[in-house]
Order: sequence, then C-alpha cells, then structure tokens
Amino acid sequence: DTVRPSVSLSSKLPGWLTVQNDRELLSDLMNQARQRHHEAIQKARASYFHGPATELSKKESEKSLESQILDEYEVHANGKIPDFDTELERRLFVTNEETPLFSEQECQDVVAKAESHFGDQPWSRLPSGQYDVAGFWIRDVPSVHEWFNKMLQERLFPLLVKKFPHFVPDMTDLCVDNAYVFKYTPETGRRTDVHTDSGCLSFTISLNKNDEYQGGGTWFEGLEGDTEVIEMNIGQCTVRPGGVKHCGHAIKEGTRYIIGGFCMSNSKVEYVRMLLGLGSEYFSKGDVEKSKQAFEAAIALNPDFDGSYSNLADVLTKSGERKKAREVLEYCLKEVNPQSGEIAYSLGANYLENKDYEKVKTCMLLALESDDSDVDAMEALAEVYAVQKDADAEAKWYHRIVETPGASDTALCKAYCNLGVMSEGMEEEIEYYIKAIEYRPDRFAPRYSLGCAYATKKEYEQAIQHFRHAAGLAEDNSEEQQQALQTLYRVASLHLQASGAMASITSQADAVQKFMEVIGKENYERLASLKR
Ligand SMILES: O=C(O)CCC(=O)C(=O)O
Ligand SMILES: [Fe+2]
Repeated sequence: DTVRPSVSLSSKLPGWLTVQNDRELLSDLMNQARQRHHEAIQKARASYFHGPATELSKKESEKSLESQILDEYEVHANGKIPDFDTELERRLFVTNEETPLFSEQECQDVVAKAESHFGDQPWSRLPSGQYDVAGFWIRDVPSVHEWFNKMLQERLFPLLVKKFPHFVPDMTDLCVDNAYVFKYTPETGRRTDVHTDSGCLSFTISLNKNDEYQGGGTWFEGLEGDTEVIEMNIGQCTVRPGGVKHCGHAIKEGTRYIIGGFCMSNSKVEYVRMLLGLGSEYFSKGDVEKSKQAFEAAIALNPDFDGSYSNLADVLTKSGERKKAREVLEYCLKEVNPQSGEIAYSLGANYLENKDYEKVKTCMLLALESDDSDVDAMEALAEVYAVQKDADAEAKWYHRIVETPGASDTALCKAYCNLGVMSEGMEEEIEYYIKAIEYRPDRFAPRYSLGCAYATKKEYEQAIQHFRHAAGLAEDNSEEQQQALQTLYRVASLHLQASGAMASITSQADAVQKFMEVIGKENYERLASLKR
C-alpha cells in the first residue's frame, strides 16, 4: 500500500550531500520513515474519526457540500512543499462567506464548550516556534472531540475528497494526525510562527465573527496579488496542502477562535516529513550521527524543500559544527529559497556567533522581509547595534519590537527593560522598567534596574522594595541574587543614615534589628551566609 516517494530527479543535489551514495543506508532510513508513517496512522486513527460515510452522514455531506461555493487562491512561493509536490497543487480553497461550512450556532456551541472546559482557569498553551498561543488538542476535550469527529465524517473529509479527488479518491484513506482549537488574544498569544503543518492536507475553521477582533487571519507565503492574508468570517473553512508555509497572523485586539486540523493519507507516505521527525527523534535521544543522516536523506528526496536544510543546520549548530551549518544554510538561501525567512534568520544567528555583523544585518533584514513581525530578528539587530555602539539604531529596534502586535511578553519585557537601561537618568527610564515588569513580573532584570533607578534618585524606600523583590526573584545563591543583596545592603545603609534612624541606635543588637526590618529577615540571612 505504498507509493513511490516523489523524488524530483531533475533537481540538483548540493555538493556536500553524501547520503544518496550509500544505498543501503538510504533504504534503511526509508524503511524507518515508512514505519513511522504507519505508527502515525495508527495513532491518528485511535485519536480521531476515520472510516467510511454512513447513509446518514452521506446525506448530511451532500446537503452541506452541494451549495458550497469555494474561492481559490494560487500560491507562488519559492521551493517546494515537503511531500507530494507533483500530486498536490499549491492552492487554497476557502468556503465562501455566503456558504460557510459551519453555521453560526455550531461555531458558537464549540466555543462555549471550549470555554466551559476551562471555566475560570487559564487556557492551556500550545507552543509555535518563538510564540505561544492559548489552545488545546481537540482529543483532550471530550465535548469538542465528539462534535469534531462527527464533522470529520459529515463535512471535513467529504470536502477534502471533493477538492483533492486525485490525491484522496476516498475518505476512508484519510485520518487526522492532530487537531486543535486556538484562542488568540493580545494577552494569551497573538500569532503563530511561520510553519508547515504536520500533515499533507490541512484545514482551518474560523469559529467566531470577524468583527470580534482586529488583525488576525492566516498569512500564506506566496499568495498572488493584493491578498497576503486570508481572512474568514464565522463558519468559513480553508482546505489546502499542509506543506504550504503559513502563520496565524497577529491580532491586535479582541479574540479570535479557530480550529486547525492536519490530515494524513493512509496510502501515501510523507517520506520527507517522516524523515524530519525521525531526525529530531534521533537527536533528542543523543544520536547526532543518525539525526544528520535522516535530515540529509530528506534533502536527497526533496532538495527543493528548505525546511530540511534548516533542521540539518540546527543539529550541526547544536553539535558544535557551526561552519558546516553555515555552508548548509548559505547553500539553501542561494540555491533553494532566497526568500526563506527561517533560513535567513538561522544564518544570521550563525553569523552573529562569528561576530560577522554586517552579514547578520543583511540576513535579519531578509528575515524581516518575509515576516515583518519577526521579533527574534529584531532582537538580533538590536544586539548588533549595541555591540557597534550605535545607540540610535539599537533603540529603534527596541521601539519596533514594542510596536509589533505579535511580540511575546518575554520579548516585550526585554525590549522595555533595554529601553530603560538606554535612558539611564532620564525621565522615562522608570516608566520603561514598569512596563517591562507588567509583561513579565517574574524577571529579575527590570525589577533590579527599577531599584537602581529609584536609588539614584535617592528614593531609597522605593528602591529597597524593588531590590528585596529582585533578590526573591533571583535563584538562590546565584550571581544575580548576590548583586541584588549587595546593592540592597548599600542602599539600606544610605536609607538609615538619610532618615536619621542611625542616631537613635544605641546598641549592636538594636542596629541589627533595624537593619533586618529594612531589608527583611530572609535577605539578612542570605547576606550573612554570603559573608561567611
Ligand atoms: O491562525 C490561523 O489562521 C492559522 C493557524 C494554523 O497554523 C493552522 O491552521 O494550521
Ligand atoms: Fe498551521
């Protein structure tokens, strides 16, 4: 039941690639990939509906699909999708707003089920690259799971069969690797990183009205014309190859709920994606050699998909082969996809390690061309200008970060903290630290810096509060904690002198008592143990 992987024979292989010459190794890796595929299918089938239509579900799907109008969008991006490049066209199908795939009522019910699952608890989080979004895997929430399984049978699988008939002639061939609900808000995560999905066919369903949020939508790499982002209203659904690069576009205000689902075909092995999974698994088990071989095999099978190069370079970097990693990335950017933001960023990070600052700038600007909200790239640019002592340019990037709708709390905290440090002694300094603390109250740097700013203004009581807090945030016995304790000690002495409290001290014991009151017993003890 397997199909020959789509090896594109005309594409050239990079000169440094050797895995293709070892046929035994390659065939072993292919077998492992096939094995992985079958395991993934088993797991998918155990988690979500799969199987034929019933008489009833057939009636339901005919009813919902006969009137369906779908808008089509062509994708013209560099490179190729990981698997089935020749079998799957890079095209998106979006159910028209006039004929949504799900009714308003259905969508509102799902959102209510999801909300009631969490009650007044915060939602769980699903990570997406440098971002982090409130959401859950549908199989983990029974009420949503049950409804979703029914919809797979009645609407989603039939729609996929209708739009990709050559690829999936029959819905029994489909299963869902995974599916999730996301709740984007400015507070709980505004966007996802640019990525390809874990399945060869994907769908995205919009679960609430588009006037309930600003921004949002799905950004796709290489959309034609003026449309860069597909915006859907409640009940609309997009189906597409999972390998087209995309991201959840940042929302600026409000709440956006979506369902995303990744489908697999039982009969068609996604060799490249499976090899990438295999490589990551080997790496996490500490087998760097096997991990590199798996990634190289993925490149040999489809040298035009940039994601494999990125994986290979990552493992090379982590195992200390930075020069080799650089060659891989340089090759990919030159020969495979000159506009790959992911590759450009990784290459820029590599140059940064090498202190090759001009090249870092070129790469990070390129990464920002493909994703103008790539906060990691902005941070790297700020770092370069900091080293080059170009304070204006450095500050410019921090300002850009704090204006970027997708920026994470951590990135916002760091940017505000750095802006504070850069405005040392100026009016706005304290404001910046306070903002930084709002985003990440648990971080040491802005708290400690705020203490310093108050101490400099001789506002000792305020300063002492923040140093005490900072000492508690730092890890016990860390350098940060020592720094906070020593500054706290000095500022506490200044405070006792300035407030005239020193004059009323009559004994050593009295002094200790006063001092302990000011800095707190726990810090007194920490300091005492430092001095020992
Ligand atoms: O937020 C979106 O529209 C896209 C989310 C996503 O990555 C997906 O559905 O696969
Ligand atoms: Fe996705």
